[in-house]
Amino acid sequence: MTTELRVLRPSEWNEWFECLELAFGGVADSPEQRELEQALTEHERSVGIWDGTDVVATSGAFSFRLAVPGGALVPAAGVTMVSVAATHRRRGLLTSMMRRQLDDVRALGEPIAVLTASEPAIYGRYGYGAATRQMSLAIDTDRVRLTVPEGTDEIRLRYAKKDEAVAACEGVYARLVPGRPGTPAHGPGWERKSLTDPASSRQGGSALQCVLAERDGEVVGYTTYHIKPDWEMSGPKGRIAVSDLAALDPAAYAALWRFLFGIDLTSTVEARNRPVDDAVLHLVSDVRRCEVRIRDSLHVRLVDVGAALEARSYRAPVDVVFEVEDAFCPWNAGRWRLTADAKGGASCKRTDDAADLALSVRELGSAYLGGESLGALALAGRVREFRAGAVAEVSSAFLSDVAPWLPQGF
Ligand SMILES: CC(=O)SCCNC(=O)CCNC(=O)[C@H](O)C(C)(C)COP(=O)(O)OP(=O)(O)OC[C@H]1O[C@@H](n2cnc3c(N)ncnc32)[C@H](O)[C@@H]1OP(=O)(O)O
Repeated sequence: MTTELRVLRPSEWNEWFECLELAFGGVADSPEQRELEQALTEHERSVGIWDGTDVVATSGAFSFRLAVPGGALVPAAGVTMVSVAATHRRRGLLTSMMRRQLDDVRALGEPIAVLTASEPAIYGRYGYGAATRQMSLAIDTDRVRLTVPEGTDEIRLRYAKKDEAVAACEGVYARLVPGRPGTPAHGPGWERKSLTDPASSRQGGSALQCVLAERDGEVVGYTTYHIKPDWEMSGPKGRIAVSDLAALDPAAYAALWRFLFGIDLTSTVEARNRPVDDAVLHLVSDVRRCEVRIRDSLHVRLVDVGAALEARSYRAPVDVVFEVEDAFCPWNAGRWRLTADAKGGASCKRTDDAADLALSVRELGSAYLGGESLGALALAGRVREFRAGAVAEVSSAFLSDVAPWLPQGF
């Protein structure tokens, strides 16, 4: 098989995107979604593999700035649109695209690459580690009650139409980004993504509805959701599928959940992607009736170990030498000394000193955003300790007070 891997030309986008759609089952996106995907595609960062005139593989990257512990926004390649045609699978095409892409990311100087995996078993071999989790909830609102904080009654709620909602939600989102590791700042066009609402993906539900929370005329929160009406002999059993909910303070936050709990003719509020430390868990009367489930979400790859570890801050002083294994990006392999003070300054440089810990770049990726504990990875045998106490020191320094979270897939 002779194939050619090269950068996508803008005129080839349709056939390139069709290869991707086919690999995901062949159900076409709506014209509205397609138009947005095309507008967001960074052609110079997108590659394809051609077999003769046929596109048989795709891969792309977005130029993100991702929040990390401490609040800095770090340049990150948002790896996306990865596919290999079923006719060409398991011949190394994905590996050749990952090789090209990580070399390109390095040349661009982005310290990290991130992705969400269709299946979590795929990307570890390329050095990605699962770094954030997402929680899904299905809350029985006939049985579960909310206890809301003082000030909740002062929040005014109102419906917003799409154009107003885009700007209002974006204003809240932008203010929340630095405080939640794992959240990408929105570049131009991204504010539209969460409010794109093709009829084909509603699965019997309503159009997307948006409710804003206001205090003294200022927008301090929002929620977007679909309603799926349902009727049984015993009465209404509608479900609310929450797409997004965010607020700048506890009262606005509680007011939005209370609103969702109270919508007539519904008895379940479902949310598929919430942070694992979502405050709603502390508002509900009965967490067992919330059907909490957790899965992996954002996977992180340190492309430049030194620059990446210097770009975030640490919760406690640390001085440790890592022996890093990295077979796919060997420029990272070897010993690194990370020193950080609790005020945020960090340095990560090459060293010949003896290692305190050994781990692969994958474990560093998992721990990078402060959600996965290096201590837990050590208990799994994935971090080895050569100096007593080194795991405990580094594990607590890496952790984040706020669980890292990716609010929206890409
Ligand atoms: C960031 C994103 O966009 S995630 C979306 C990924 N895309 C999809 O899931 C769409 C459907 N699937 C596909 O398009 C393809 O099967 C892909 C992209 C997952 C894999 O492409 P391929 O060209 O077959 O992978 P390739 O041949 O390079 O495989 C490399 C290695 O990964 C392994 N691998 C590939 N796919 C999977 C998988 N789904 N689960 C576990 N291992 C896998 C292969 O077995 C191989 O292992 P080895 O190195 O030990 O031999």
